[in-house]
Amino acid sequence: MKVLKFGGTSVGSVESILSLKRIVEREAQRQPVVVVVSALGGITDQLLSTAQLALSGNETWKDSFDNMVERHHQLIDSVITDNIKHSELYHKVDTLFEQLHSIYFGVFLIHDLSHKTEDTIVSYGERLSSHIVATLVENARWIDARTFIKTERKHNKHVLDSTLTQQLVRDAFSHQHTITLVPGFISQDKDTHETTNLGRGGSDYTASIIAAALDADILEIWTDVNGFMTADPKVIKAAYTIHELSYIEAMELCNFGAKVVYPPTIYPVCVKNIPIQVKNTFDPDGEGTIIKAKIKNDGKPIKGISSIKGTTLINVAGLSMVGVIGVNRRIFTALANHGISVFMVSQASSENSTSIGVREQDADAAVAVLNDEFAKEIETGAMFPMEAQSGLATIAIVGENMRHLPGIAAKLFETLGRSGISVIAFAQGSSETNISVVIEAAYLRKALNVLHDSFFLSEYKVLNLFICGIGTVGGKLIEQIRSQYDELKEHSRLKLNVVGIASSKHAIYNRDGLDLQTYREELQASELSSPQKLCEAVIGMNIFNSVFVDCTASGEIAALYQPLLEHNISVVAANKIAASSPYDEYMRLKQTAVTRGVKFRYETNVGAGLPIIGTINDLRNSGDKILKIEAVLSGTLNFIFNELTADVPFSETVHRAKEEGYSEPDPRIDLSGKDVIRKLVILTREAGYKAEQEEVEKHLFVPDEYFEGSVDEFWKRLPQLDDDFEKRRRTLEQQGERWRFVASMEHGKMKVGLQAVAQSHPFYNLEGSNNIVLLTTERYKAYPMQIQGYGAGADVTAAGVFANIMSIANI
Ligand SMILES: NC(=O)C1=CN([C@@H]2O[C@H](COP(=O)(O)OP(=O)(O)OC[C@H]3O[C@@H](n4cnc5c(N)ncnc54)[C@H](OP(=O)(O)O)[C@@H]3O)[C@@H](O)[C@H]2O)C=CC1
Ligand SMILES: N[C@@H](CC=O)C(=O)O
Repeated sequence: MKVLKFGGTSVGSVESILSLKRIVEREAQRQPVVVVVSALGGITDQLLSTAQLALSGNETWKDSFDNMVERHHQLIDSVITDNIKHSELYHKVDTLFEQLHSIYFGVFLIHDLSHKTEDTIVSYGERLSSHIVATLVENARWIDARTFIKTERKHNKHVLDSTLTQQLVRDAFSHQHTITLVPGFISQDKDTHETTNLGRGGSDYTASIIAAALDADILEIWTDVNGFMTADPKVIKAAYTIHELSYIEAMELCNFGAKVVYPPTIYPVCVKNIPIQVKNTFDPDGEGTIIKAKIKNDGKPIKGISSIKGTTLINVAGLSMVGVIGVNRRIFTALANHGISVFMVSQASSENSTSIGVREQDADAAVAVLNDEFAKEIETGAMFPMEAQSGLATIAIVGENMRHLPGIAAKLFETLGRSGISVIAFAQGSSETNISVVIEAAYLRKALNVLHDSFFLSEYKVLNLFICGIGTVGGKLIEQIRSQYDELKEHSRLKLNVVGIASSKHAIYNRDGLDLQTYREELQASELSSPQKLCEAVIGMNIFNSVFVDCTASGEIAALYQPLLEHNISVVAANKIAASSPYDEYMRLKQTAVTRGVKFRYETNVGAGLPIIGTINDLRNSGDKILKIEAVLSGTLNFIFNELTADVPFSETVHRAKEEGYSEPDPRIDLSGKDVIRKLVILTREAGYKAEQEEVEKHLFVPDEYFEGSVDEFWKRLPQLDDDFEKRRRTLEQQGERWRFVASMEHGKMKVGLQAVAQSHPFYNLEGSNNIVLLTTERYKAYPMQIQGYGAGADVTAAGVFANIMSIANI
């Protein structure tokens, strides 16, 4: 025989209750079934809130009551078509509602709502729903659970009398019937015969008690989800159904917040080795989750992650605790005597403190109980008054494969640490099937996501990107991400989620990912932003695996790197300002990245997409020493000098460099040599020297006065330089030479300047906007290493930024 339990959503609508009917009647053709039902979804809460309204003398309790009557009537009208059954059912239901009305009226009149009355009120939910289902399902008999589910009073709580209940269940079901309908949740005190209940979610427990007592073949829990998920799908988009769980794993997961099954449900069937199948009423053919003793090994170290939000840690501490036997006994006995459950304990081996985790609602009572218990010790100073820390959350990673597998706790700590999440307390039992950590509740979402990712529970690794700047480089980067999105997801199992985009005036955010087709319109329609607002929003989103990508040329944006890195957000910069800022600031950024376990990458700062910074780092990491650098580092300047002809004047070449996307947003940065100076300083630092921009020796070619005033004035005055350039160009041509703006560094000494190079020079044939870098090192001495190629432009620069992002994904 089978026991099937249907939750509130499975009886709460016409669609679901008809699905229930089909499932039960189909099953009953194969074997006898016992069906346990919950109250209609939401009714238990409404029964209780109506009682509170009545208690407070608020007349609207009647509206709420009428609403419940209406909801039950409507359901009956929709699903019971037989006239006789319809009127019989109305009679039963209305009789129950009359009783309920009288109870509410009593509460309203005398302003009193005892636990006993509340338990009676709340029992009506299942009593009503079970009558509806018993009428709807063909040939079903109805039994009142209170005749066999018996409780007794312990520690001020109603607890099941298992022995008595087991016997009574067997008696009640001694005559087998094909379909028996039982209201879940409700029970009866074995001594006083008062109506009691098994706690919220108790219908699962009712079904489990019956299944165990009757030695059922299986217990089926029908609900509105597809089974146990690897994590809460509302928090983790990548969460998916776990098809098989051991009893221990299921117990660990539901004890720790996975609301699929009421925790006490597992034990009665587990000891009888009866499997539990969790299925979705709205997807009856779906696989669901099976919970049983022996399951297949999927090789994954953990099965799932669950969490409890309202956690309070109470620290019981004092020097008198060291080596004293019985302190913990007193803690737990005192709490137990007051019905307070402790769900986590962590004690340092020094024994001078014990941290206990309780639910937030029990915290005040727990502190009072413990202060009272240890009042004498506190008075003498042997112990400290209890310290409670609230606003916390507990996360548990669960899985039987963790047993005897080294490195799981290390990975847990490393993953949280890298995301800037501090572990406040930690517990692992010797069963090694659950490791629990307490963290600040504000970090819960981030922690769950990052753990889900790093323990390979997610199908994809997710990188969350904030892209700042949507001009030549940023715009192209977004295009590249959009076109590579599916490919990376499918073949590299990497999901690049763009969660924020900013221009100079606006910013938009969406933690589920922005639409990369329509982001410009969305930006335009969004509120005004500022660098400060942007920084607060990015940090405030507190999103896991996040990378801030700077495709601006703004100093204000570069100034955000420090706080971002300090909040464990990696930075990828096309913007050169930070890496060429004063040496101490640059070093601080690099060190912050190292200490926070995140990355600061800026490969495109020199040579756009060319692998120059990475190569220098690789050479140095392998023990080589950079002795000399000779380079052409400006795509714009090289382009200008290659474009310059008798027909194309200097000012025109500058316009063309801008149009091609080679120049800086402000082209004066290129023409003044500033861009090359920044690049040379960056290379010199990467080569291991302490370099500052002021130390660079400069030989420039545009008089300083052209850089004064606004950009518009600069464009207007630029043609004044054309004649002089043409004269110098002709002389150069006659000499068979070309201009190159050369940057060099030898043993830390830096120089930039315009040079006329002859045909024999390696820089002579450098085409278009290309860059070239010659690296003379201890190993590459006679023949320097040469890196050459496009040194500017949207496509290659965006690709270089993309490569930096991929290196952070580390796939
Ligand atoms: N072009 C190239 O070949 C290379 C460029 N780089 C670097 O890439 C960076 C971007 O260059 P490029 O794309 O050509 O420049 P663009 O001028 O085309 O784009 C700059 C973008 O930055 C945005 N922006 C400016 N200030 C802010 C701010 N305070 N907050 C948010 N966004 C801001 C602008 O917004 P709005 O749209 O509102 O104006 C614009 O979208 C520069 O630092 C450059 O040095 C590096 C290597 C090569
Ligand atoms: N303006 C720069 C762009 C790359 O850094 C250049 O011209 O090289």
